[in-house]
Amino acid sequence: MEAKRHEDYRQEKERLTYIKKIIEEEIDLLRHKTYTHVNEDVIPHMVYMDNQRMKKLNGAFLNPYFGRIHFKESNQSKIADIYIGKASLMDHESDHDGVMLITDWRAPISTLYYDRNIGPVDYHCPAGRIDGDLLLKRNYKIEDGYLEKITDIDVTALDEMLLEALEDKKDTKLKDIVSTIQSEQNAIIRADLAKSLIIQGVAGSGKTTIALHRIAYLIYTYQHRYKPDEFMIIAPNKLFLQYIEDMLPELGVEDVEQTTMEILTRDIVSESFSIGENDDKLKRMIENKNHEEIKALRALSKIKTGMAYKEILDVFIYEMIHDILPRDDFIFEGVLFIRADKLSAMFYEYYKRYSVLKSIQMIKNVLKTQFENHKNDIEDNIYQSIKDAQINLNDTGIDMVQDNETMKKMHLEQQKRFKHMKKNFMKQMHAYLKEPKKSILQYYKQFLMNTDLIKRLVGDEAYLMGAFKEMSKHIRTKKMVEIEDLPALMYLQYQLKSTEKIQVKHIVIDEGQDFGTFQFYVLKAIMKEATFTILGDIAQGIHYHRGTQDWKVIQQQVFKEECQVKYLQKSYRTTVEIMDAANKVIEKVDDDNIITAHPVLRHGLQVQKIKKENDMDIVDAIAMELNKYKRDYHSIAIICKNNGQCEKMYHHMINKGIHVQWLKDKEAEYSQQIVLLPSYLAKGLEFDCVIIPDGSQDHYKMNKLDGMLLYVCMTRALHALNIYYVKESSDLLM
Ligand SMILES: Nc1ncnc2c1ncn2[C@@H]1O[C@H](COP(=O)(O)OP(=O)(O)OP(=O)(O)O)[C@@H](O)[C@H]1O
Repeated sequence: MEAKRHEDYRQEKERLTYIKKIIEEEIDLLRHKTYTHVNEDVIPHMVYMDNQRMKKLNGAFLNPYFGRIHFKESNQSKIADIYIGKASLMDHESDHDGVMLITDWRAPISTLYYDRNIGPVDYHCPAGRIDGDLLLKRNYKIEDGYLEKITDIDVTALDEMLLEALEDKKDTKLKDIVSTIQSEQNAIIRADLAKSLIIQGVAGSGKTTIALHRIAYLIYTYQHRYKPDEFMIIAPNKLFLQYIEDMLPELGVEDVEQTTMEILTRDIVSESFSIGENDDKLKRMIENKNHEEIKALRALSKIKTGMAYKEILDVFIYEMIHDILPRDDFIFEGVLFIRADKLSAMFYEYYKRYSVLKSIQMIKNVLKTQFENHKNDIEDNIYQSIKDAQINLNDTGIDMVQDNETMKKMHLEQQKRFKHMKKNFMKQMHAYLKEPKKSILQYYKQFLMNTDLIKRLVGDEAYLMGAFKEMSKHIRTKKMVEIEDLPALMYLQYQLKSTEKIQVKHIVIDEGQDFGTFQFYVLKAIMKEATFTILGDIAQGIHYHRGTQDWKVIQQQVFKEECQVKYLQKSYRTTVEIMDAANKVIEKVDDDNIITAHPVLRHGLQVQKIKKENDMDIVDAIAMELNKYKRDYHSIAIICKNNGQCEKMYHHMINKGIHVQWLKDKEAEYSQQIVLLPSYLAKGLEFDCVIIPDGSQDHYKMNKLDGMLLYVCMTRALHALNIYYVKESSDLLM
């Protein structure tokens, strides 16, 4: 309700004034802080921390808290009065020193605000389970430092607040949702770090938002154990990173590694190579009418991202080790250091968890230690061999050692060999046990050219054999791989060389349905210590040729069941009208793993399906519409199925004098109110209003890929969706 009408308005207003005063004082203190009397080395860090705090306080001054709870712990008489905000605040006024004025939304007790109703409750904190009664749950709307609304929450009020938040979106970028996190989202954000999680969430269920809030929560909760840079977010592309970039600092998170699969592979395999365009295959599949070629592309991608590929790479690595391992024993100056069979056992048994390079280095270290221990034996043998040689030289058979001249010669020879003993040992050892010296790209090329292995993988499919050959040519001539090759490159790096520099504790992967089994496997192998939160939606799996179509496969083959799959079925983005229309489309895609969305009860305009005589009429109609929509909406997207359609549309728009930004690839930065983009680039993004200019039967056919693409386009809209078609609309829209 309007704040002024609430019975506690006066106290609440006074409280807000007091809090703002405390914040102002802290800002003032920081502004005038001097760094005398502190060690010079720590000054940069202190300045950095103080600047961070200052940023937080400036934000908090305008909107210091959003919630309040009263909690009475069992067996305690005192009622805890807790205000919850984005940043915590302590009272340093003399008589309240140390009292918490605002509690961070990530603190254990704050879960009561998100997750529990008035009455008996419990929550968990480091000290264990705490029982008690929740006596009050209140929400505030504070804007620019003024108290506008106070709402005492029961279940209905919660829905109202959520609806208000959803209707009130005013930005093209994703925003934090700390004041309206829903119970099922809260459970994921606060899930135990020690276990990996897969979240199957429908379009608009808040996966990306949750991913970022989870990172913020983990950093806060484990701040004494892990540094922020031990957490990592893997996003699908740079456009997406740009889309989320404002939210992490807003949530008080800095220094978290935000990366894409391409960047990460380059970090791990630090060699120079180029990677084909991320969407290249998908584009060809969308645009190409040649079914045979599409079949081949799909099959190739499937192979390279599946576990069979890993297994065949294992054979390649095994054969390589077999070639590296010497057949002979290692003997130096007559001393046996290691027998060939023992060496191979060491390699395959003791050191099997290490890379080939690391194993060789460890075995060499063992040999070096042995060298030190056997020095006397080696010297004796050297002496004896010189002596024997001298005797052999003298065919009289008489011991010539007593001869002075001979003695001198022998002594010199002995000194020389003693002096170079270590050097010679090392030389012989390195020649005996050779390290993998080629680049990872060269090994990969070698693998691709191994027709025996590739044949084992693809059988008698000549077109696939040809495709593998073609790939090895690309690597040879252009040093170029495809996005589907990245797991293999990482795996070779991991198995042959080393990946030790990556020390991550938790990885959050968004749009996880675009990752194949092998990709997850290799990430898990490399980031041994890390657990995962994987968020995705099978219904949006437009890259299913290389992605995941069933989470159970990932659960079983990668995580060996040590990972739970959780489901989010409520969609917060779109109106009921839009979601119902989108659900009808996705229901036509024949896939048992697809889960349809339940829209949160927010109604809006009906979806417009508009027939026109020809493309030019469509452009005219859109031009008219845009004039109106520009006033009503902050972000408008015209989403065509492919780039070819976008190009046509773009030229028509320009001719009509309409200013529109055409997003062609994932490196693009989008900054304008009206954007034009192809369907596959729209995934993950959202817009107030979406216009689909090519909803005709000619463009979207009744097949899985087209169904998913259309579903993705439709579910990008928050408030309005218009679909145009010529002659007949797509059967998917019937
Ligand atoms: N609890 C919430 N309170 C307010 N807004 C929310 C809440 N949860 C989600 N939203 C809003 O719903 C929209 C969709 O969220 P988000 O983009 O994170 O969903 P998603 O599951 O990643 O979607 P998609 O898979 O379709 O890309 C965003 O505008 C987000 O702010």
